[in-house]
Amino acid sequence: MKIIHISAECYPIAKVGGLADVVGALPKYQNEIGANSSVIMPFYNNKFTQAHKFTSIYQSKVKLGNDDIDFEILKIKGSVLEFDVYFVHIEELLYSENVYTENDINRFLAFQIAALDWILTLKEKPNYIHSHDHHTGLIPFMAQESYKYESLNKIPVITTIHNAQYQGWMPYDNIYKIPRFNIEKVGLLLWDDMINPLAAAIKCAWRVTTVSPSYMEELKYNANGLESLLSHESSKAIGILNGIDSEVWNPETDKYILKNYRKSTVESGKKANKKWLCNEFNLDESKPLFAFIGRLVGEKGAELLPYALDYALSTKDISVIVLGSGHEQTEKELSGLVARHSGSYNAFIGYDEKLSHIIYAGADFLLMPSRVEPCGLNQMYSLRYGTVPIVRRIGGLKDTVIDIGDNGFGICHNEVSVQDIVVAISRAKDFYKKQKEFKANRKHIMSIDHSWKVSAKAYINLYNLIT
Ligand SMILES: Nc1ncnc2c1ncn2[C@@H]1O[C@H](COP(=O)(O)OP(=O)(O)O[C@H]2O[C@H](CO)[C@@H](O)[C@H](O)[C@H]2O)[C@@H](O)[C@H]1O
Repeated sequence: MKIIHISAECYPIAKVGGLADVVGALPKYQNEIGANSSVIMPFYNNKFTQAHKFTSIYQSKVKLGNDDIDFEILKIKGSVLEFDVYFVHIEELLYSENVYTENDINRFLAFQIAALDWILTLKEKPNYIHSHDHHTGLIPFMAQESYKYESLNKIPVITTIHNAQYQGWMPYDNIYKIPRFNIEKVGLLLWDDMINPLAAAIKCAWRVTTVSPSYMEELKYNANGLESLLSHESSKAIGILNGIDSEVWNPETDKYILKNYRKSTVESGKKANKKWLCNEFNLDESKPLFAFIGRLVGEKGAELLPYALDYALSTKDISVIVLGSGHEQTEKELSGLVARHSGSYNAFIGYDEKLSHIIYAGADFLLMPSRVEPCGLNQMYSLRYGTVPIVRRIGGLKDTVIDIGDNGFGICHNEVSVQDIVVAISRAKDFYKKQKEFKANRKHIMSIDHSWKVSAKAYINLYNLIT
């Protein structure tokens, strides 16, 4: 079974968020169970591409409206990853330091057209094409409707929604850039008078998946304008919970953390990582350490953190570390708290993969007060590292964390509010005081299996059922 994933991000090549983690792991685990799964993504100018060598395997021109733009398909020299990655190299559009820029309409249009142009030339065509999020949302439409891709229109295209908040809206006048199709089908591209790639993907893909079962249900009521579409297409839609790459996220072998540990050595392992964090960020290691890692945006409930943390820190019995970047105002407010709570609070505003691993390893609790959470990977990483997740009951968080009050192992709250976050922190402090129970829980959560094994199989079963 040959599968090609098409995505804007893929770990460890280019990562902005959880999309990269999934596209960097799912193909690997699909291959472990006998598939031939690969990824095609843009060639960015970043640390990974600078550190590796590439060979050009195909050259042509991509037609974007009236322009013919040179592109190449590159492959990494040598076997660096456990699955094949093909890169679309378009120097003038895609080769930027950032994954996302101001010019994303043209960038991702050209990327998608070049990817399909190349797939068209393959002797051995894929059995399935799997597109991810709105950046590749026009793939299902083009593969099915554009005249030049007619020979691909029997290949099932599956699309996965990692986040329906962002839909890739484009003004209608971009329509001429999409390879020619029967204009009577134009409605498939539109939603509220705009070209809407995510809506087009939901309409045209053979199957639609979301990254957790609860999120699939929630989208019918809250999908940034696409609620009725998702309800209408629900017969071809299914939620499959993400897994985690248990090789990358393994406290026993993790190269980023200060001291490796397993279940039997969790206490000393976490202590060493906490000590380093507390020294580095001027925090008190004798207090329970709460952490937040993520994009500082409304979906993550991030704008409430400065207020909730300010309040929670006033009792002077916790330490807190925040790692994230996003909305400027929230960044400022989170940085501003450092002076008020010096010695018990710190924030690293920015993106730092290594630091994120050390925080999962060193923290006692991880906060996720998300407003929307399609799956959430952080809570699964924190479980693996023996860190208790504190989550709002929503989306994938609801599917993966059970409250200690319900014979579970985490702390859950219902609302995205300062009050709920503060109460949850207070419950966590009480739990931390019961050290015997708390330590037993640490060991328990480390053994919860969220590896990709089950989910990779679920995707293969889904492909097999497409007729
Ligand atoms: N400043 C920072 N420094 C270092 N690392 C950072 C960081 N900010 C975030 N990260 C890392 O980025 C990833 C975030 O993944 P999530 O799944 O929580 O969120 P995201 O909203 O990006 O993904 C979307 O897609 C994924 C995948 O389907 C869904 O799980 C999720 O619900 C959906 O919103 C984690 O690996 C986290 O450690």
